[in-house]
Amino acid sequence: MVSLPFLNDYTATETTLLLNNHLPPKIPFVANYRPKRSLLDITFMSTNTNVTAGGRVWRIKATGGNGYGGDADDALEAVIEKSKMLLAKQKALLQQIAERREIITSINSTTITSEKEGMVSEEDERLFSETESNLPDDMDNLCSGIVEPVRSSLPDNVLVPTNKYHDDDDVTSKSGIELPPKSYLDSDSKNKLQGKTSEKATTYELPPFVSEISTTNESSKDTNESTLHRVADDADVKIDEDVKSPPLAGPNVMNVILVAAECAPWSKTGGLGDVAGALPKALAKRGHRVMVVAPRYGNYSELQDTGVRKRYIVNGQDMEAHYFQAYIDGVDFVFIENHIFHNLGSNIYGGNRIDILRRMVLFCKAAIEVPWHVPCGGNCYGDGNLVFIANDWHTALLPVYLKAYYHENGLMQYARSVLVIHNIAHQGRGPLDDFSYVDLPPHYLDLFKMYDPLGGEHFNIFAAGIKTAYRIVTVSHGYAWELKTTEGGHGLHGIIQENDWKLKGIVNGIDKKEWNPRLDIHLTSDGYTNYSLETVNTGKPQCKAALQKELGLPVRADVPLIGFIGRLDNQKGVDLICEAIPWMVGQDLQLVMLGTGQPELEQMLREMENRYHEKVRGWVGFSVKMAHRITAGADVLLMPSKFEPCGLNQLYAMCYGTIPVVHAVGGLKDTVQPFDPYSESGLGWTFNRAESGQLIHALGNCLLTYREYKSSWEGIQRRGMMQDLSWDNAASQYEEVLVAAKYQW
Ligand SMILES: Nc1ncnc2c1ncn2[C@@H]1O[C@H](COP(=O)(O)OP(=O)(O)O[C@H]2O[C@H](CO)[C@@H](O)[C@H](O)[C@H]2O)[C@@H](O)[C@H]1O
Repeated sequence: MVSLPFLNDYTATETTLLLNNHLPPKIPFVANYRPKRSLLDITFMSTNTNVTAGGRVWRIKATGGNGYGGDADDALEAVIEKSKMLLAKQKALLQQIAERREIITSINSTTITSEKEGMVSEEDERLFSETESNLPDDMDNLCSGIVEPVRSSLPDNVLVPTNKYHDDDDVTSKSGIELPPKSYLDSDSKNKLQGKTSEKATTYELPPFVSEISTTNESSKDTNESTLHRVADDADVKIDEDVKSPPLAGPNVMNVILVAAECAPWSKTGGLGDVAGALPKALAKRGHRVMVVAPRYGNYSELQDTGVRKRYIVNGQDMEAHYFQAYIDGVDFVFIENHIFHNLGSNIYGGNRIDILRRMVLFCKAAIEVPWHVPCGGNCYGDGNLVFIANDWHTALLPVYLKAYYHENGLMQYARSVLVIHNIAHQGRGPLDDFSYVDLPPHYLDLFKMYDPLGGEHFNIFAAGIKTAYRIVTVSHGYAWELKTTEGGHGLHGIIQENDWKLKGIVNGIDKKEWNPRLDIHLTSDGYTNYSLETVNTGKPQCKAALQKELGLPVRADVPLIGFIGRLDNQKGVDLICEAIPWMVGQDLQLVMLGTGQPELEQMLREMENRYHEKVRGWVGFSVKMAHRITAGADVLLMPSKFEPCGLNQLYAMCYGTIPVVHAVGGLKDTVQPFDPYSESGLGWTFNRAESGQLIHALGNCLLTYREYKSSWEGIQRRGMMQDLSWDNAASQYEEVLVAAKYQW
């Protein structure tokens, strides 16, 4: 029997990989194995053998007589099969790593240089690349099967803060826990960290939720490095072969982590999910290394278990965050699992106020440390050259935690936060007592304390996030202005005015892979068809007929079909549509409304359908397929929103040649230029006050044009479809904000 020291957590298949990769070809097969935490015994069927691996000679002895007999063949077969599967997996992972290596290479070459000039020393640079090459010794990681003797487990000058909440041994060893790059532990921070280990400090000076930072498993680090060298070689060859143009972001490339409570296509209740699924891809296209972090509400099939588990304290309760991951369209998607997220996919903001608050506290705490602990493609992001993008009140705690627990303790010194306001109407309000749930030092209460005539003195998470984030974005220019008004700011206008210097409006884009009539997967069956600008005159009528049929409405090409899609919330102006329905049903038209939300509004939809069944359909529910089909099949899309920060449905509609009729507010005003019959310009109809009379007036003009002025109608359709509404433009504007945040101290 031979003992290969310094191995952690190996399994039979990993051992096989080890043999395939690193031992001479004539190695006898592994027939038995006995994994141990720090020592692996391997028994071979052959006579004694000397094997050279990792520059060392290993003595392998035959043991024989272990009862292999006829079972040995089966065992052998199984091992060979497993090896094949792992090799295939390894190949795929190598490819992924090579891809990401390219991104990292480009980030290094562009950012390290500029950072060196002002902020980052050579030592930092070395450590940065060391941090990069930390890989987990997890089974799923391709590096796990390589044997190298261990080096000393920690660099001397790194202080390891302890934490009262330790992962259990197994988890710790599997997770490949990483230290923050030591370059960021300046002497001041070290003192703070030392302070943190004291009993007293654990109350608040010691970040109570910063997860355990334990020693990195150096053996895995070594093996990781050697693997990365191989991968890097491959990547370098590739780079040499076809010299790539520099990233669009030029010298500004950075690591970006977008954190959101929902992310399409996995989870979505509205526009936030769409943005979280699409903006990161556009940023990645510009050359940034981009990650999305979201809660794991269900068993999403694409995900791999990273094996990383960390523990956080939420209002005194010890909770585990278990990290899953996928790499899609150039973006790392990391999902955080805990039982409190389970099965909430269709009810993301469900439960009582405290339930939601606890979920978001855990989520923010666990998300902020992803760049330390979760290796994506083998490399953790690290916290240098890093900007978090938090979204809405649900993740507005992230900028606060970044400041309170990390920056103020000398950690994550170069990480920045940007907060995006998608909807100020939801703020994470509660009584002041809610402060106890967010686990912050007492003096932080002032950040959250708000007073307004309606709510009186209360606790407000959005307010704290807005004050603390380095930059704020909102999703249109119009809304950026409205937020500062008493009416539009929903009580936060004063704070937004004070922070106006860091606020920027950027109109959302749309995901042209998801929302494109030429490629739309929901238009490939049931009589629907894909179409483009060239085929809109035939394709769109076909979709309209299919929609009428699917809804059980009379199939007529000449009747205007009007659609509404949206959350059934006061924001969306559903009540205005209902008020206008008596007028509408007096016209020759058809109306379909798709939505879910407030029960009384859902009931209203059902009633409208019952009462005007020959013309009206009220589809209560959340159906992405129906949303796509209505967008394609309808002639007109109604959006009478009382306020609308950006609005995505009008953008989707215009791409599909569907004409928007909208209340000119927020992003709707920014994106729908009113039709001018004299100059034959504009993209739809708008009205200035959220009143049913105004809606009727605008819709009346729209229908007149539909019936009487076909060429004007087609002109509006064409102009809408020809716009570039992709995320590319928005992504370059986000980049400006990220850069501004990065250099802000
Ligand atoms: N019943 C249903 N079935 C299927 N799909 C449905 C649906 N109801 C809504 N959707 C979908 O959800 C999304 C809604 O996006 P919006 O931007 O219009 O609104 P929302 O108010 O949720 O978003 C907030 O954030 C976004 C993003 O920033 C801002 O555009 C917006 O103004 C702001 O209010 C669209 O993709 C729509 O198709």
